[in-house]
Amino acid sequence: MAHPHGAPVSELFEIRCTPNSGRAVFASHDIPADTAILASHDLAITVLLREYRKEVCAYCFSYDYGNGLKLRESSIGFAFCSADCQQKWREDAGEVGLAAWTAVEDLTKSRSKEDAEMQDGDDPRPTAKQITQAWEQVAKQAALIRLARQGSNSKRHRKSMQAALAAPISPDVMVFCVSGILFRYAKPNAWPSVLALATDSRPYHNTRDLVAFTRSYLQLLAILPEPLLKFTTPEILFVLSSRDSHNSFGIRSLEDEGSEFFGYGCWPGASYFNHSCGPNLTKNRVGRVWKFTTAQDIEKGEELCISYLSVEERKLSRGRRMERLTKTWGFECKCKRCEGVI
Ligand SMILES: C[S@@+](CC[C@H](N)C(=O)[O-])C[C@H]1O[C@@H](n2cnc3c(N)ncnc32)[C@H](O)[C@@H]1O
Repeated sequence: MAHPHGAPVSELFEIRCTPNSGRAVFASHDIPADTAILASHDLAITVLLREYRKEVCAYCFSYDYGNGLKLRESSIGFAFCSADCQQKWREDAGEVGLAAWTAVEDLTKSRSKEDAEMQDGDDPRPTAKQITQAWEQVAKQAALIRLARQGSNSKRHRKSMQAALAAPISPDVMVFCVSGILFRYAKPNAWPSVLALATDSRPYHNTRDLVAFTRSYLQLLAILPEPLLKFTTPEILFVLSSRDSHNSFGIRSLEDEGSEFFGYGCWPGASYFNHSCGPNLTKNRVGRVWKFTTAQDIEKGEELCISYLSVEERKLSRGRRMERLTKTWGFECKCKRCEGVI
């Protein structure tokens, strides 16, 4: 197997295919407990949920027990724990990023209540055919908006743009899309590391989720700075959802066993560890970095696994664990514990 683009390279482990659970990470040597095996710095896409934006630093995700952060930038709608984080965030975003976040904030700030309309329902995940149809349905309006952005004064083109902007908005979906579009724009050499990740061909939770994406697409076409428009396409937005779906890490509070869910992000280099209900690695987030450490002595050839479930969830019966993994992650767990090997 060719080494996947963006996958980590280490003396301690290698990445290989498994018969039933895609690619996985295997120890190349005996590794003692408490060995730091990987620090993943490559945050590619991130969403800080709107409700946490005043309390969680947009750069390092630090949180002060619900106290608002003092360094707020109302034009972009984010807050920071220090001038250093603010500066680093600004450097990362660049001029185009700043303009993009300002445009998104201008659109969203008076309309945040609409977020509630877009929450999860019980309807099934759209099929591949339904997904294709949904994107095809907005293609004509997208083309008209693009013409309006190119300076057309045609009433029809302008009206298409106004209609998109008047439609309900989904701020968290929009933030996800902008974060991914900016990554694609600013780091073209790292894009293959996103493409290389395990793919979910049905990444939208339900029809409303899919509609939130197609609407956000049209809205972003209407407001994003010109250099981003060629990356604002159904293809790129679908890649972002299809890769994020099976690879994102929750960004949670570090105290209180992570009870607060601030958002999520995609770190491609950290995305090759499979799940086990009895993991032999621990994972810890330190600011924007995920660190992986052996939780026990490991023998050469053993698979290195993290857990996608919380400590509490791991105490559940096999059936209940399977239910959670199938619902959230879309796979039937083949770990040693579920297969009765340990
Ligand atoms: C973050 S990726 C892990 C790397 C992935 N196997 C790959 O080839 O890129 C998560 C996906 O790996 C597979 N996977 C992870 N743990 C698994 C397990 N215990 N049993 C079966 N499949 C698993 C599932 O397809 C899941 O959606």
